[in-house]
Amino acid sequence: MASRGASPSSTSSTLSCITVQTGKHSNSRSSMSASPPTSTPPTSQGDEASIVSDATKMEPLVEAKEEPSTPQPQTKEHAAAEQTPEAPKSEGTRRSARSSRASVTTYNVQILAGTAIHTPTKYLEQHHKNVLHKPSESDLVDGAGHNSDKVHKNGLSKPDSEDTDDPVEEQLATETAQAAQRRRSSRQVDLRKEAARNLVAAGEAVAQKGQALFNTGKQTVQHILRSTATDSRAKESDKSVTGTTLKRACPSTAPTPDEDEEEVEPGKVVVKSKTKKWLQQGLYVGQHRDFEARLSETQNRMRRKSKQVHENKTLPLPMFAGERLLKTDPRKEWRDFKLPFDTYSPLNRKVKVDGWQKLQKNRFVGEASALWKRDKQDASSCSCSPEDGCGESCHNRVMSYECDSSNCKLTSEHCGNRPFAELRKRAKGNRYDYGVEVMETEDRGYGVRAMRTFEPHQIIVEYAGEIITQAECERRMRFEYKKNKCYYLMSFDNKMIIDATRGTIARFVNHSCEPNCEMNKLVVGGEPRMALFAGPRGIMTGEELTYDYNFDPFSSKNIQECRCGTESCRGVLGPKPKDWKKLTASAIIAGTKRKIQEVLGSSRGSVSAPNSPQKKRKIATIANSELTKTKKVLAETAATREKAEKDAAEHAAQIASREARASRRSTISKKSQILRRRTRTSLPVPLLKSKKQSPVSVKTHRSVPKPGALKPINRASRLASRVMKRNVRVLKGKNRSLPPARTPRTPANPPLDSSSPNITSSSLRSASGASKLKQTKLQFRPLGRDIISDPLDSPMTSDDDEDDSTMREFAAPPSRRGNKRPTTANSVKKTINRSVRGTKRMVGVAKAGAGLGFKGMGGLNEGGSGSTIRMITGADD
Ligand SMILES: C[S@@+](CC[C@H](N)C(=O)[O-])C[C@H]1O[C@@H](n2cnc3c(N)ncnc32)[C@H](O)[C@@H]1O
Repeated sequence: MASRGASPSSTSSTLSCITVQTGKHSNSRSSMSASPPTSTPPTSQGDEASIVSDATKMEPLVEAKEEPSTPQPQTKEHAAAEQTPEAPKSEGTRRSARSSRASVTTYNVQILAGTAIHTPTKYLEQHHKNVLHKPSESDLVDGAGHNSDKVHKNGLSKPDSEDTDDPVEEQLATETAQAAQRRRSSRQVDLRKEAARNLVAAGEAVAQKGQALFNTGKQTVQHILRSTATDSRAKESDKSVTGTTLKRACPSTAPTPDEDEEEVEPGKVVVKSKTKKWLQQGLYVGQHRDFEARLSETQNRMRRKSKQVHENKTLPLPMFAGERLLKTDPRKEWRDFKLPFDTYSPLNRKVKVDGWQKLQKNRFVGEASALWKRDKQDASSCSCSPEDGCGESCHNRVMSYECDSSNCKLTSEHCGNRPFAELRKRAKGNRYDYGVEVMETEDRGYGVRAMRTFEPHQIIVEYAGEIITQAECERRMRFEYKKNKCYYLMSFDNKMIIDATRGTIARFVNHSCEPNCEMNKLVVGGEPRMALFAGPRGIMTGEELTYDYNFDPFSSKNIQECRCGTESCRGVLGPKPKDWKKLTASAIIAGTKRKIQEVLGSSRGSVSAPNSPQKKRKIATIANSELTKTKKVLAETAATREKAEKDAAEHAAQIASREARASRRSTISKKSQILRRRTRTSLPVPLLKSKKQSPVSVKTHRSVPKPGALKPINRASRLASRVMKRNVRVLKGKNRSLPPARTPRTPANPPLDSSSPNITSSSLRSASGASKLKQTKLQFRPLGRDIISDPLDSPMTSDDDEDDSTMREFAAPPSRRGNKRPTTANSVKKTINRSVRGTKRMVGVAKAGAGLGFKGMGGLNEGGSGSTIRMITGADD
């Protein structure tokens, strides 16, 4: 135990378990020694001193006091209760302390070793303060009032120089401090752990509370939303309801979910929670992944519905969406795979069009509304089954009626004939959903391109604008749009016109001779509407949308060059050039008739005889002006024809010279082949190889006449080329009647027949015989008649001669008709009828009651060519 006593553990300040026998240490010596900075129990210390003995700095006081004191007997218990530690100061004291320690009954080794961790905190704190903590002021000043400058700056008491001469004590003090430090650290760790545990528990509790609060809040908000929606309707009629709403809005009065349902029920207003709207752009927007090209649109839709596949529309990959492009298509409707237009060449997103006033739906202007025959629309209904899905055989579809709840039993999910309803839905989406935008073209002004894909025959955009009468249309063209280059006029129903100058984006869709869209008209809810639909090939993202304008040029002035750039381009917007005359003539007929009708005031269709001199004069004036106009048109037509013929002549000349060259080449090669063959056969090989010898050998052979060999061929070729040259000269100069340049040479339209002496390889072949040359020469005659008919010499009707004379009379200047002007009613009528008849024959169309000068403007419900939807261009002459 003695060695143990010298050990650091003996310096433990934890005295609770230490019992020290102090009876033997009444000697004041012990009290003389400065108390080490430990709480080793003093062996002799008065009660007073013991009160302050817990501080090392009290040692001098103890020392001072103990000097005169007499040892007082102390019981073991008393000493322990007083707990007045006092460390020995000197070796003697130490020794005596050791000896006294011999009487110590128990030591808590753990405590002495500083490893006990369960020492009561209160006790520890009280005693550690003495050792470790920085002393408080009260500590620094001892009871005697002198400053404790012996306190070590790290908080440990520093023994006086006279007191610290004992290294053991010094060491003890240090060790005590270290032990205390260790205990403190371990205790701190414990405290931290405990604090952490507490924090976690507290956090969990808070989280639970928060969750509960959140749930309550959520219910409250939902309830408020519902009740607000319900009440807002009744707000105006019932103010008390508003009060209730406000009350309900208070979170504190949030009802339970059951209450919710009860309250929502009466109003039957259910506010749906908002769903996330995905931006549908990128590859294949609008294209369904599981689209099966073999099935119709409706069947596809049905299939999708039955499958209930949730389709990821964001960037579907070509492996899904492009499948139908790669598969064998039974309908042979192929499309090239294309990357979206702006993947590598981004375009300006928005083209701003000046002066375009948008209209989203048709609007009647002026008299149009009054004149619109609403009861004209016949009702149509279908009896399709859900399996049919209002497909190809749907009666409404066939009749160009859109299905709706009134004429179709199917629901909108099962019915496939509701394109305008689909469009309405789509229009609510974003612009990618809507799927079209204005673009700028290189040489055709603005155009429209797709920003998504469209299935074959899928609706794209409505053609809507102002619905105007023909009279209004004429007025606008004459005055308002006089200087315009583009017109946005479309023939419509009831002989009216949609003027999309103020209208939808569809007005910017350009013409193409090989279009990818179609303009169709449907009756929707009893009213006709027009829209652009995808063609049978469908539309890919980025494609420019086009349709065939089927342009009615209205006047030869307005025939426009087509720049669609397709292989089968007709060269002009509208019908083929040879149909121009038909159109202009029919326009003249219609115009003349209209004017005469106006003068006569008769009902449409018939021209009755004028019965007043005034009317007669008027009709005569009209007839004259119409004559002048007709002449003008004919002159224009002739000019156009001339131009076409000139082009054709140039083209023919090119062909002829090419063929001549080819024939010459073939003749020469044949000749040389024959010569070579002969040389080879007749001459020895070395001679043939010798350059010097070869001319001689040829000469030799030439001099040998062979009947029917070279001479006739030479002559024929020379003659043929002479004939060709002559033909070309004729074609270039005098003769203008040749086929148009772009007439395709198909089996159905052979370029030449036996009576057509144009220069071809066959004619050249026939020219190889001298006997046929004469025939070829004689057969040559102008071709123009066969291709482009002259209005003054029309071959279109069987009674050519009669028509010719009629036309000549009609078209000829008055002087040629003996300056006779029609003066009587009969003669006027005769003249008009004759001219009308003649013109009709000329153009080969007899469209009775064609109307007011617009061919095909009657729309779909009219007879004749009225079933054609046409764009209209230009003003009447
Ligand atoms: C209905 S607008 C079409 C939109 C027009 N490009 C624009 O910029 O407003 C019809 C006019 O466009 C032009 N156009 C349309 N397609 C054309 C084509 N294939 N070739 C030449 N011009 C065309 C013609 O000037 C025509 O009169």
